[in-house]
Amino acid sequence: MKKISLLGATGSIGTQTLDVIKSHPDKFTLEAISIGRNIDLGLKQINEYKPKLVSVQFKEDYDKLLKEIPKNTKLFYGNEGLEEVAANNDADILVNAVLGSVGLKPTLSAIQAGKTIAIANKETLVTAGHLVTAEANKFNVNLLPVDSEHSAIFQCLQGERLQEVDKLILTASGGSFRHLERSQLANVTVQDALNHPNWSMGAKITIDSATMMNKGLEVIEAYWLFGMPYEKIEVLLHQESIIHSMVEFIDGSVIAQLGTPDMRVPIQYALTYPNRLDLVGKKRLSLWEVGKLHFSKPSFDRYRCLGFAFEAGKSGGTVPTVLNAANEEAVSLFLNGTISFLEIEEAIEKALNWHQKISSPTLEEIQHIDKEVRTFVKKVMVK
Ligand SMILES: NC(=O)C1=CN([C@@H]2O[C@H](COP(=O)(O)OP(=O)(O)OC[C@H]3O[C@@H](n4cnc5c(N)ncnc54)[C@H](OP(=O)(O)O)[C@@H]3O)[C@@H](O)[C@H]2O)C=CC1
Ligand SMILES: CC(=O)[C@@H](O)[C@H](O)COP(=O)(O)O
Ligand SMILES: [Mn+2]
Repeated sequence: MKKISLLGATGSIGTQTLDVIKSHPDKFTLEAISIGRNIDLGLKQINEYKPKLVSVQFKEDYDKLLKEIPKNTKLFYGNEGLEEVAANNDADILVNAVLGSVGLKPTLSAIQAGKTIAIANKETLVTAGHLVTAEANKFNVNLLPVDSEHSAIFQCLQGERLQEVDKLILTASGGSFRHLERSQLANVTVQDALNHPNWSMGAKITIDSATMMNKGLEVIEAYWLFGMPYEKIEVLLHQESIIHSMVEFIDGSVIAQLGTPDMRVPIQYALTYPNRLDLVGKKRLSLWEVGKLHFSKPSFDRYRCLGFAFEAGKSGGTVPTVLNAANEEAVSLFLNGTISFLEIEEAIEKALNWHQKISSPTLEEIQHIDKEVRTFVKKVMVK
């Protein structure tokens, strides 16, 4: 029986992780969960899965839930609560499906507690990949990818040697505005931006897909997960999201991982690795039904955020921290109607130009810069 703790249980990845756990009650048990502000769904999850430990984001929800949850459930809140869920319980594996760089500290604590990490929370790797990978090496802990592209690459690499890899090819759908020219992006709405062509996901990552910052973050995520130089990481537009990513080897052979777009596949693979299990209710891939697959090269002029991310990754140090924090803040301002779609990249560009890089930042420096950049973005973007 594998014991699981889950950060971000009420989100898109969180709820799909619970589906996987529920479909294999003989294989998985849920030790601990964190909930953000969706207390109604969180309470249902507590009653159904009966985790021993729960954390909520806010004190007022903690006070409310104290009266409603089973007596033997330990309840916490805030950032300390995230750490309790990540590290201070009997789980063997942490699924980190929380949103944003708030996932960094709990990830480090879970690694120090010797937990295997199934990582969906890409912002954590982008903001401080050097700290996370160094700690994982030190504590001999596995970092298992959940992000579909990285799970695909991880699957393609099984039994292979990293020195024989020529390049990693990350596929990208192009997001909700892929049919539009750059000149048509000025007045697009939040509602249109949230309409991803292939995947149903949380709001932030759906906007990131539309700006292609998602792929940019994934390039940096791939750099840290697979130790591949940026020159050997490519992005390929592939509108069907059937090929989840590919690896090209030095002999020219290319291995790809395919499947219908369903995040339960990479989630379950991380939970069962190195084995596989049936996936209950899985829609099988039928290539004759799909008929054609399309590919093209992304333009860095059309998708400026992708260029920012490659540059930030290559620059290293605190630059990816700035990229991530500015993006998190700008997307949040776009989602609440404060700035326009194109102002997301404007905010990121301003923050990158303003920042003075630190080469090997500590955790405290990263946390400080993350906060400072968010304040900067609000100051320069909110009129
Ligand atoms: N969705 C997807 O298919 C994929 C997602 N990912 C990555 O997985 C991560 C999660 O994405 P997704 O599930 O889409 O996001 P969602 O917005 O759907 O879910 C985020 C989860 O984190 C919680 N949360 C958000 N902010 C905080 C906070 N400050 N403190 C505590 N809890 C918080 C939310 O709580 P609540 O809702 O209760 O407020 C929710 O449980 C992201 O890093 C994303 O990039 C990667 C690949 C695919
Ligand atoms: C499901 C998943 O892993 C997302 O990151 C997805 O890849 C988003 O799609 P695009 O960023 O390719 O639009
Ligand atoms: Mn992805």
